[in-house]
Amino acid sequence: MSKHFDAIIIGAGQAGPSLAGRLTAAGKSVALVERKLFGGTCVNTGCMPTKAMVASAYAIHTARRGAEYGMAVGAVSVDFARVMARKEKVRLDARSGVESWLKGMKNCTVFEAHARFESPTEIRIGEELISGEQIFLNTGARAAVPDFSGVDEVSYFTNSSIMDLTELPEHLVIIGGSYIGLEFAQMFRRFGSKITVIEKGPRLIAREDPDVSDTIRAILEEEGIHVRLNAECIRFAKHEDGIAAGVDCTSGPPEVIGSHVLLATGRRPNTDDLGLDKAGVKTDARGYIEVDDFLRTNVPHIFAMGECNGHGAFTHTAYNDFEIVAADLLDNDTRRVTDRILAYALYIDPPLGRAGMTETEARKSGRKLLIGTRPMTRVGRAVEKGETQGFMKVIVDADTKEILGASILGTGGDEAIQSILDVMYAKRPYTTITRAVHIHPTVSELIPTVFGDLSPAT
Ligand SMILES: Cc1cc2nc3c(=O)[nH]c(=O)nc-3n(C[C@H](O)[C@H](O)[C@H](O)COP(=O)(O)OP(=O)(O)OC[C@H]3O[C@@H](n4cnc5c(N)ncnc54)[C@H](O)[C@@H]3O)c2cc1C
Ligand SMILES: NC(=O)c1ccc[n+]([C@@H]2O[C@H](COP(=O)([O-])OP(=O)(O)OC[C@H]3O[C@@H](n4cnc5c(N)ncnc54)[C@H](O)[C@@H]3O)[C@@H](O)[C@H]2O)c1
Repeated sequence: MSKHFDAIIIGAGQAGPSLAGRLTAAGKSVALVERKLFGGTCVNTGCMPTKAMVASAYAIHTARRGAEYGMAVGAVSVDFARVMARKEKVRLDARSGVESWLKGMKNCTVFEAHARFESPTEIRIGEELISGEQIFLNTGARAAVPDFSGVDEVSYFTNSSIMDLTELPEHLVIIGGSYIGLEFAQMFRRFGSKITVIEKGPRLIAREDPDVSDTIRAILEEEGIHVRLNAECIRFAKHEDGIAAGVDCTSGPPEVIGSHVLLATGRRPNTDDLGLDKAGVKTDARGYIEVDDFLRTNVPHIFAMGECNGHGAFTHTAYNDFEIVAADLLDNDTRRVTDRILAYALYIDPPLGRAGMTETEARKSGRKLLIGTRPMTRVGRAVEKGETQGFMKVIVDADTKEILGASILGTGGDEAIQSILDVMYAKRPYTTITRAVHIHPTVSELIPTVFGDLSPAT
């Protein structure tokens, strides 16, 4: 006989643990199943360790620029082992925090094994079978490994395995010029590696507007990062000096010889080994679980939260999925996925903060637009800090005064963007911001100015 629970949660990522907390507090019996590391991607191989490493890279970079600020530090050397040890402490503390929280949670039974559907209500965990009234999937995603020719003949890193690196790569070749590729590129360059980013598209981080992409490329190239675009037919072979990556680009040498390779070419959902067919849960062509606005799958008692549902690949979107499910099931409060405004940051230095539409998307929408831009060289706070790379751009609907989107590529851009986002959530016109008095000296104080200086899009 299977042990029965009110709820089964599969995956201890960004949504599952918080939902376990709410369900148990509401008096429900909960089984939570995690097959690997408590805290999932963000805590163990994603946001937290990478942002800890980005912080080390920033400190090293600033120390190298020390003389500009009046610091006499001499030559800066990098202790890579300490960089990795610092990162390790950050992720281990966070992982053990989630683990002890769950294991100490009243009414929550934690299983540490792979979970797989046996039927729409039953989950197999090794030898054991458990059943649940409701089942919540929070199984996340993993690095996609494209079937590049020769990829199995060389050793390569993904965002997970690179966390265990013990020696600084002499020349790290990064395949993929988007979030993961660019964050690792800049941090390892600052640690002292030679870096080549190989991207198959015609520009870096192609979801962004061309002016954002081009400025990011210039920032990275200024630090000595080599960028190869339009790379078709990427292939790998062993080489006496490491690994040869065949590039077949339209220009530049046809091969890049590196000591190590990092694959950063996107993610695939952890749904192929869940036995979803036995539960009758539908996925799309890419394996993402199909859900409605309330995160219910086509099987009414089964829900999917976080990256496995394809409606966001960020920690805040996974956590918001938990909030939506908890509000709808426990608080009699209607929250929907479509209430969410797209927002994220890219943690290169300076960071890119993003909210809503890009200019390209806004133009495609056919609306009449007003656009405001301001270089960070004209932001006092950036000048004072000596960090003037980048620019701000805001996009407004000329007829309704609604803010459609914003990009802040510049120092503090990841924080400053949030004030724009809040006005977008409040559904207030951009004039709410032009009438606000912001604190001096901050990056945010120029946001009213940039909205006060809009021009019609040509
Ligand atoms: C290098 C990197 C940097 C990132 N940086 C950021 C950032 O700065 N900001 C940001 O917002 N996002 C960032 N992200 C994205 C963010 O980490 C993810 O979007 C987020 O962690 C997804 O959370 P989740 O809850 O959907 O899944 P996950 O956190 O991946 O959790 C899923 C869990 O389910 C478990 N699991 C899977 N299948 C089973 C099964 N069958 N049985 C039992 N357990 C199972 C897994 O072991 C895992 O623990 C980054 C990602 C990467 C890779
Ligand atoms: N700061 C953040 O919030 C942050 C940081 C890192 C990762 N993430 C999340 O992780 C997810 C995955 O990031 P990612 O950068 O791996 O994926 P991505 O999907 O954003 O980008 C993959 C890149 O690889 C390129 N690519 C794909 N196939 C290729 C091939 N065969 N050869 C060469 N280039 C190829 C694509 O053109 C694209 O530029 C993101 O969607 C993001 O949500 C977020």
